[in-house]
Amino acid sequence: MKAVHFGAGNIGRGFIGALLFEAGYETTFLDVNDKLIQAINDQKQYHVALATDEKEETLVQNVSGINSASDTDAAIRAISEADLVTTAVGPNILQHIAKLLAEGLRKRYESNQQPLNIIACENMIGGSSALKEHVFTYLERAEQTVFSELYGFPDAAVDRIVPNQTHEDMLRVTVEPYFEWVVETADLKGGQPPIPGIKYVDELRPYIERKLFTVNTGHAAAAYLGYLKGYSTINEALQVKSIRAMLQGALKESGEALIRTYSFDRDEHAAYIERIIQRFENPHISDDVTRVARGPIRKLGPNDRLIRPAKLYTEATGEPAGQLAYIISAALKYNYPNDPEAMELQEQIKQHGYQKTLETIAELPASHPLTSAILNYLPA
Ligand SMILES: NC(=O)c1ccc[n+]([C@@H]2O[C@H](COP(=O)([O-])OP(=O)(O)OC[C@H]3O[C@@H](n4cnc5c(N)ncnc54)[C@H](O)[C@@H]3O)[C@@H](O)[C@H]2O)c1
Ligand SMILES: O=P(O)(O)OC[C@@H](O)[C@@H](O)[C@H](O)[C@H](O)CO
Repeated sequence: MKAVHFGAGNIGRGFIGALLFEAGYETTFLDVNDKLIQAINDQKQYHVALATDEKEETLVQNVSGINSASDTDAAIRAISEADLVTTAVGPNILQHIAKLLAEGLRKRYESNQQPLNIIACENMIGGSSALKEHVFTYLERAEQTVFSELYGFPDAAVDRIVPNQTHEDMLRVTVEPYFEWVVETADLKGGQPPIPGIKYVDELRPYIERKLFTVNTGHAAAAYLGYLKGYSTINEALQVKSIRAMLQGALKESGEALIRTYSFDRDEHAAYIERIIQRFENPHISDDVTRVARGPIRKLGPNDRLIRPAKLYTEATGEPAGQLAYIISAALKYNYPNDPEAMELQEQIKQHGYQKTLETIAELPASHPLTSAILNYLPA
């Protein structure tokens, strides 16, 4: 079985690549980082180590790489021959891989009419559906009709903390032992890809929202509050009592929103939150606050980890989500100079002020009770 995976970064190598290998796939990584692709083709294997006392290792084999920016023909051919396509490139990059993917599907259709699934493994709601929309903009109407029948874009949720890597061997990845990969069955074509690590579900929404609004909401809280106070890692930030209390308060609010929306069991959700905080505190992982805080404009989007749970809470309880509002105010102050989105955010705030910026990027109108709760924490 052949898999093509876009994005040979942290989650690509450390999670998806490892699970594909264990399931028996031969994986071709497509990436625009030439050094990474060269290293994959030189070594033809890499190690994934667990962040535990025992540091258990898996040797991931049967891998190769293609520079999808410079060798598009080879990338298109690989897609045309694949049994499965996955991505972990970042939500904002999906639009940039769409043309190549469309050309790969077109070439594939010329030579065989076998079904194929394309699974976007990104931290976003409806990632594969969004990728499908981008891909379809490059197809003729007749192609869209045929490809809709043949090619599935099942939405997915992925959870495993993979920090930035600092090993001498650029392919080696250290990952937390926990992982969850959930795929919605509705748009699968030609049966379920035989990957033991995947949990197939009829409806993804509760899973992705529970993950995004607990793991990623909590992570964002630690990152933005930690950055403001000058801490470098998530672990350091969590040792500060006030940050920890804010994070717990924020997860109480997002938890209330989730429990009311999806009827989750209260005790089970409280235990889920505790397990996640323990994952953040894994002593074998050093996770930079700037990795977790990256892309603040995306993270302040209307359906992302801060605004959506805060809105859900406010609507469900009639009270503004005060703790989440404080974390949103911290995210609006994020000014890490090496993060282009942070710089863009600060520029927007400088030009238009906090309220207008919130209206533009978070789609929060001035009249929403959450808006005044957030603005209360910011300079006028
Ligand atoms: N790291 C984690 O803990 C984690 C966990 C769950 C989900 N995710 C999600 O996985 C995705 C990737 O995150 P990551 O941490 O692995 O990031 P990363 O930066 O380590 O990896 C992204 C990779 O995509 C490549 N890339 C960029 N543009 C490309 C293009 N046009 N074509 C092909 N490849 C391209 C980059 O060169 C890089 O190697 C994100 O959506 C993230 O939210 C990450
Ligand atoms: O990848 P992002 O930028 O959406 O979010 C940063 C982290 O919160 C994220 O990568 C987590 O480590 C991951 O989602 C854990 O499953």
